[in-house]
This record gives sequence, C-alpha cells and structure tokens, in this order.
Amino acid sequence: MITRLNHVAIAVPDLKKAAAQYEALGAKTSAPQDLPEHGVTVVFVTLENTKIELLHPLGENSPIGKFLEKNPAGGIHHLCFEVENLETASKTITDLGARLLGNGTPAIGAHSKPVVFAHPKDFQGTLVEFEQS
Ligand SMILES: CC[C@H](C(=O)O)C(=O)SCCNC(=O)CCNC(=O)[C@H](O)C(C)(C)COP(=O)(O)OP(=O)(O)OC[C@H]1O[C@@H](n2cnc3c(N)ncnc32)[C@H](O)[C@@H]1OP(=O)(O)O
Ligand SMILES: [Co+2]
Repeated sequence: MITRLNHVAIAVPDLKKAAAQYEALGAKTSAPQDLPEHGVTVVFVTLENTKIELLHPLGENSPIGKFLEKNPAGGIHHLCFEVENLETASKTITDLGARLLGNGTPAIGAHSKPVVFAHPKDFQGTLVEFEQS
C-alpha cells in the first residue's frame, strides 16, 4: 500500500538561498513554481532516491506562513509517501483514528496527482502527505 518516499518538504524563509545551497552541493533544482491553490512557491531538488520540496509562502493564508512564524529559520514541514491506492490508504488512516485534512477530499498536488494530508497531531507529530502513485 505505502511504497516510496516521494519527497521531504522543507519550509524556507529564502527560497533562492535554499536552492543555491543544494545547487552548490551538486543537486538538480527546478525553477520556482507558484502553486496559488496551495499557498506556496516550490522549488524541487531532485536527488537519486527522492526529492526535497523547498516551500515558501505564497499569498496571505499560506499554511507555510504560519509555520515560518513559529519556525523563522525554516524547518522540515512534511513528508510525502506514495500509496498504490489513495482511497484505500485514506480509509486505513481514518480507521486508525487519524483525521484527514480538508475532510479527506483529495487535492491535486504539485505532481498533478491526488494527495491527502493526515493531521500531524494524529501522526506522531508529523505532517504526512499521501500521494497516489
Ligand atoms: C499539495 C501541494 C504540495 C505537494 O507536495 O504536492 C504541498 O505539499 S503544499 C504543502 C502546504 N500545504 C499543506 O501543508 C496542507 C496541509 N496543512 C494544513 O492543513 C495545516 O498546515 C495544518 C492543519 C497542518 C496546521 O494548520 P495551522 O498551522 O493553521 O494550525 P496550528 O498552527 O494551530 O497547528 C495545529 C497543531 O499542529 C502543529 N503543526 C502545524 N503544522 C505542522 C507541521 N508541518 N508539522 C508538525 N506539526 C505541525 C502545530 O504545532 C499545532 O500543534 P500544537 O501542539 O497545538 O501547537
Ligand atoms: Co508536499
């Protein structure tokens, strides 16, 4: 059911500076992409075995904005795992007693795939995103 780690998302106060650090280490980075529906600007850092998703707030009500208020230097924001069947995984998550954000209605994520998020307070204090593989 759960397969790969698709990405580790890091909220950053300075997207250009964060991307430059990974580039200096030889990683391939994408151009910044605005995702207004998610309230973020994202740069993907592509590694051999996974991706880093560098996130910066976009717009007033960005979920990243509040996170950066609490963590001004930035920090790991969420993990994203791929699942073979998002509907089955969503049912398992709720059967385990974890809330799904946005009442569990999948959104279309940055890879144009359906995604859901489990509430961090119900998942070992970690915000976890599940993406349909
Ligand atoms: C989908 C596009 C792209 C992709 O990869 O495809 C992305 O991933 S975009 C990512 C941005 N979108 C989201 O994060 C959507 C899901 N997030 C949310 O709905 C909120 O951020 C939420 C509900 C996790 C937190 O909302 P808010 O910050 O308004 O609530 P609180 O500050 O009151 O937090 C409640 C409670 O949770 C703790 N918290 C908040 N964020 C995180 C986090 N990233 N990791 C761990 N814990 C987190 C916060 O500290 C509060 O705990 P408390 O003990 O009550 O202080
Ligand atoms: Co993500």
